[in-house]
Amino acid sequence: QVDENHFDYMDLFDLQMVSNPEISPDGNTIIYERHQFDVMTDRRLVNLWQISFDGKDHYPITSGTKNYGNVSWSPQGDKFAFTSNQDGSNQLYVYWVKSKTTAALTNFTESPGNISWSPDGSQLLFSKFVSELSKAVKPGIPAPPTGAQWEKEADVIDKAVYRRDGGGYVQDGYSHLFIISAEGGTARQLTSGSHQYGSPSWAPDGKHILYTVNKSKNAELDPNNEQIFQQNIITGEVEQLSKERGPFNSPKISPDGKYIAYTGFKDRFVGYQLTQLYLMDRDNKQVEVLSNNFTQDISSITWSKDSKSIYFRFDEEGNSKVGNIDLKGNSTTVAENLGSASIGRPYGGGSYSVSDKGNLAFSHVTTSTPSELAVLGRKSNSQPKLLTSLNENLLKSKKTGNVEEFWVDSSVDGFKVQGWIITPPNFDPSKKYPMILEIHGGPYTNYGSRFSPELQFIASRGYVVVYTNPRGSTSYGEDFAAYINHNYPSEDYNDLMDATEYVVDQGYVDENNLFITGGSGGGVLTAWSIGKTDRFKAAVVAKPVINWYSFVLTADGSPFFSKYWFKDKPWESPEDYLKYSPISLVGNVKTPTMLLTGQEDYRTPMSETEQYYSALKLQGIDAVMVRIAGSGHGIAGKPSNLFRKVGYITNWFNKYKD
Ligand SMILES: CSCC[C@H](NC=O)C(=O)N[C@@H](CC(C)C)C(=O)N[C@@H](Cc1ccccc1)C(=O)O
Repeated sequence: QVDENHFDYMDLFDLQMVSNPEISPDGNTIIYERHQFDVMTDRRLVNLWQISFDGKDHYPITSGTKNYGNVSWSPQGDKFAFTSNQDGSNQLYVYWVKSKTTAALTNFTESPGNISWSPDGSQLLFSKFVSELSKAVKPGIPAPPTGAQWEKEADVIDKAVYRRDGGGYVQDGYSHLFIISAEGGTARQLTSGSHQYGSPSWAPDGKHILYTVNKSKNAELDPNNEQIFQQNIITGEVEQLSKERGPFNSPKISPDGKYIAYTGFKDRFVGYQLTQLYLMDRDNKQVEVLSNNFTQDISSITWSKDSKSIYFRFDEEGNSKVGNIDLKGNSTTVAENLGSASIGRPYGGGSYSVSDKGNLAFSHVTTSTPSELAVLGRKSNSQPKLLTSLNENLLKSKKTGNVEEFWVDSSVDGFKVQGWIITPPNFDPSKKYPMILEIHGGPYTNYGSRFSPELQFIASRGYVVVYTNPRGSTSYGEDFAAYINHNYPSEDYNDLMDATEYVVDQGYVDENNLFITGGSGGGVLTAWSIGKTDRFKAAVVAKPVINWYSFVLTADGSPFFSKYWFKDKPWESPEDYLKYSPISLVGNVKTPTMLLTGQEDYRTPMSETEQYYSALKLQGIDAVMVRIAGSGHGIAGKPSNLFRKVGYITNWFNKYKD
């Protein structure tokens, strides 16, 4: 069915993608992660490669079927730390540049992460899970006779968040901070108590560290209240630096030691607020919002070596970028088209790293190329240069669908809605094609000008694929995203229909063969749409929320969703929960509908899918439920499950296509 020259499933195993480049302090060398997928084990493999800034010297640091990541250069650039499972479980390693040798620093039972070098390069600060004895009640039943085969002990749960999507059932314990010498030895635990510590970083004096922790009495029921703390690692003295209600994150001290930059917002307890950049004067503890004139969310902050500006990551109109802001709040865009090593849908992502002199390395995508390594010199007129072309041969031999951007005026108000159309390989505009509207989740995130194997596989099957950023999406400023706070779904539905109308008007879409799908928040909007219109011939509702009342009581983020996405608890305002639930519209549905969800999805649990499936069946609607084995919320995590997702969706639509 798919032309052999078109990009298809098995080509995924030939793709190689760049991620998390880390540039050395002198700017001469970049270590980057190279991601690919192993056809035999159905999983992602990650190795480390080294390349010079001029692209001339390029060689592997590691190879094989183990995973490597979290690269962090020492400030002197003579060594770098990384984590790997090369010897079994995930441990912390150091690679010495001069001798080209590696040593494992740790032999823990739990994985270390969040690595940060001391300013003199002698110690590493990191986080690690520390288990705690369960306080849950035990029943005290008799011991089984020797040799008897009794059932195993019951699981007893006493936490509000007792399972996490992708992580399984939560163990008793907390993430704590440790230091260890770069030459190995015993690690020293710096933090204690029943709190989750994160975002560790060093002060230039080497005596203080910064971190975030939510020290609310019952942090589980009070999510989003991370505050910035400073700790003297010699005396143990701790000081809380941020004072207002958080969340505040990623504190970084300027190299001259005068300021602390961090991200966050003063919480208004709604689904979306703009994440801003804060600047604290370390002497008088005065705080200002540095990004007051900046309209997008700020993340991944890095001080420039001269302490005069801060680099950051942001998304703008579906494009992930690097910005730079000076201490007066003047910002510029430094690099564009950052992208991740995802094989799923075109969500944002990507990372950058900046050297002491201001040379930049970043992971770069376009709508037609997976993530490659790009660099940018420090001079203001420098142009980005691609250092890798890992997929050139593959993409020369396999045709992908062309991706075109469009904008449409909202039929509701003054908003403009951005979207993209993928036309199948060998597209002929004089013909008529079936069309699939593919809707993103989040809902506070964005699709964009990014290569998406998942959507390309669908286009290779002869469909025009349309994806958009309806209101609620990020990267268009706070008003656009916050429109759906306590109001989701609502006019985002109209935005989706406006985009559909726009594409139909282009003339190459068969109006009798329109299909609709989306996952998670996109599943919400798909189920919502078929409750409002019969214009789609068939639908696939993937991993949806169908009933907000049951969702907020079964999802892994129960305290968060019930507090931030609704004004009251479900039993306080059941009518509010029902009003925004697709189940409230199921009585209108006539569209044949497939449901498709991971068996171990703890974000949008299978019970949501089951409710909708039964409601459709009870009405005699053609419905089918696909339960993906070995999958949580991220179905595209394993290549075979991504293929299944695309295969089930397109086969369902093929069944109803004229
Ligand atoms: C602070 S938690 C916010 C919810 C989270 N947002 C991330 O984008 C999320 O999981 N959203 C779900 C819907 C919600 C449970 C009703 C969602 O739509 N997920 C999307 C986006 C996503 C992409 C990658 C990883 C996580 C989420 C999806 O699965 O496509």
